[in-house]
Amino acid sequence: MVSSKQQDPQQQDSGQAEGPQPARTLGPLRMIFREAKKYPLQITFAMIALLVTAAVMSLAIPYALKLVIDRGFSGEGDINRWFRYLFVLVGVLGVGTAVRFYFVSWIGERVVADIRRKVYDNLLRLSPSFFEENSPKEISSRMTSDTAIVEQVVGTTLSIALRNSIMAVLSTIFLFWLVPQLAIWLLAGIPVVIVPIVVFGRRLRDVSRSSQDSVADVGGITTETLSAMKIVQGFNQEQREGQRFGDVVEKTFTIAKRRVAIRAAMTATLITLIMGAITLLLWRGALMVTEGTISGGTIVAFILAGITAAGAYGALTEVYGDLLRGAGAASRLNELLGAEPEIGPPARPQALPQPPRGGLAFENVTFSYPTRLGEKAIADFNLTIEPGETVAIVGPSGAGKSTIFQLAERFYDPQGGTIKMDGVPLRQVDPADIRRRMALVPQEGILFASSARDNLRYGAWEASEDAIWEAARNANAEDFLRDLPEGLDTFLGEGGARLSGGQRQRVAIARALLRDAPILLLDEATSALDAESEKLVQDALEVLMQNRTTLVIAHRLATVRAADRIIVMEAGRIVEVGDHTSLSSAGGLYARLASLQFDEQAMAATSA
Ligand SMILES: Nc1ncnc2c1ncn2[C@@H]1O[C@H](COP(=O)(O)OP(=O)(O)OP(=O)(O)O)[C@@H](O)[C@H]1O
Repeated sequence: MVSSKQQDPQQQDSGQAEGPQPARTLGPLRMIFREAKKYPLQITFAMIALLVTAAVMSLAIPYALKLVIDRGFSGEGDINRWFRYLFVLVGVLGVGTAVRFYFVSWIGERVVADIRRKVYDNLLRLSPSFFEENSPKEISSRMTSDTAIVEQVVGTTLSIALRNSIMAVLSTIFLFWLVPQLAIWLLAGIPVVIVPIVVFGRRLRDVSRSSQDSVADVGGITTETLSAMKIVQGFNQEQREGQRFGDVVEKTFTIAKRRVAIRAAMTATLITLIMGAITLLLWRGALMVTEGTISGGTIVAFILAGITAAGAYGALTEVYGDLLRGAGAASRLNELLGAEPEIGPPARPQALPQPPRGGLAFENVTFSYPTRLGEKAIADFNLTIEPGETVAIVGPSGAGKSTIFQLAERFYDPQGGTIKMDGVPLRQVDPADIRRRMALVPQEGILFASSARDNLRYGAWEASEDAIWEAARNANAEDFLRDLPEGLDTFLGEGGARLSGGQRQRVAIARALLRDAPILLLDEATSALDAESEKLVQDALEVLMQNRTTLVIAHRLATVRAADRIIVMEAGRIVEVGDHTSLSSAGGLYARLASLQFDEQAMAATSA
């Protein structure tokens, strides 16, 4: 029979204007076979069900009808008997279709689940530079919409393709077996029907696409105007906005009219051609029946099988485009699967000395971000941080402070110079080993949408309950954590939204305490906290910095005062080194920055 895709004009009409570009070949679909191969049992069931239902549709039912008419009507035997057979076939078709649907969809969903997991696992390995070139939004769209297209290919399109290929072959053989003279006519007629379907179909798709675009414009204008209603009314622009909206609505109508006209012409052509062809066949068949060349049952079976064959060929022309679209989606997923991290462990990684001392050294480091190779983010950077030392980095925005952190964690390798941890060049060490010896406290204590407990032990999953509370106590987080409705099991909301800014920072500090790493990378928050909260955070930080090498991007007077050394950066270089007192009196960049930034803090502190 005609595939469901063709029967449903809406689907053909509105569908698939968006999504990835179709591929040029079906090659990328190999990925799907690679994944599906792992489930031979389900494939076997699906294939058996596919074969059985195709054979019932294209051979058994038309043949049974022939028998009903030829034998049943001629009085040979009992007509009920033939109908009983027909009912059995209908039953087999029903069950077979359900089994086929279940297993084919099962394979589709399973393959997509596997691909999603594989892609995600690979994403987790990739270096930050990958996410600069490929936006997270784009990647998550690949994870959802591209995988949905692949699912559609496995769960529907491939099944339609296979089913219709089998039906086309079986019906064609059957037709030739029934009445060869008529079969030749029929086969010759199929292209006459298919060509207009393809031609009209293409035009319809183009018009549908612009129709969807103009509907999107209607939505766009509505949101824009409604959200700026006060401006529209305040500037007396109601009439103009009404006019602008009216223009877009009318454009939508004009395009819709074109679409409807094409669809009407297509329907007229197809009905005339298909019904005409059937009538023609019936006519010739009827003549043959009256001549006694064939039986009445044969002509009925022939028409039925003919419709099945034509539908199958029609469906096959349709699915090719869908398969190419699926191949486009698969190739985009393949890119994500095949992406290799730029930074990885060397062939023979060197072990870091045990026990860790916490020394960190930058020797003549020069670095440009991969997306901006022409610009040096760090230049001739020399800094040796002794174990246990606290070094504060200060500098104007864009000076390269965060970049130093990124290099220390080996998210990037510098183009020139060497960075060493306890005397071992980072390039020779597995990045995982480097990061195991570091704890990062980011500017905005970044938390996950999970429980307080999981946020605290992120990076130290085996921490005991006592250890978690001790860290919380030392980070001045104990009181508010104890007050949470379900204690440590309380869900903190998206990004920890159910805590205040200062509380989030203290959770992040407790998390770093639990991580208990010898080197601490601390990016002080710039956002102002109230004086009390500020003091709690500052005290927590002091505990955290004890007995650790600390590199801190400093924004607070208390921090720079407490630091053993302050380095002042500008345009990727160190321009001054010293302590707060010496640098303040030197009258350089630090003195300027300090008077701007720290005076305000001092004023805030005294007025609080
Ligand atoms: N991922 C990146 N890709 C390309 N360039 C970057 C990237 N991150 C930072 N840069 C550039 O490198 C330079 C140093 O940036 P960095 O973030 O280290 O400065 P910063 O001193 O930490 O600034 P801020 O105080 O504003 O955070 C800037 O010119 C910045 O535009």
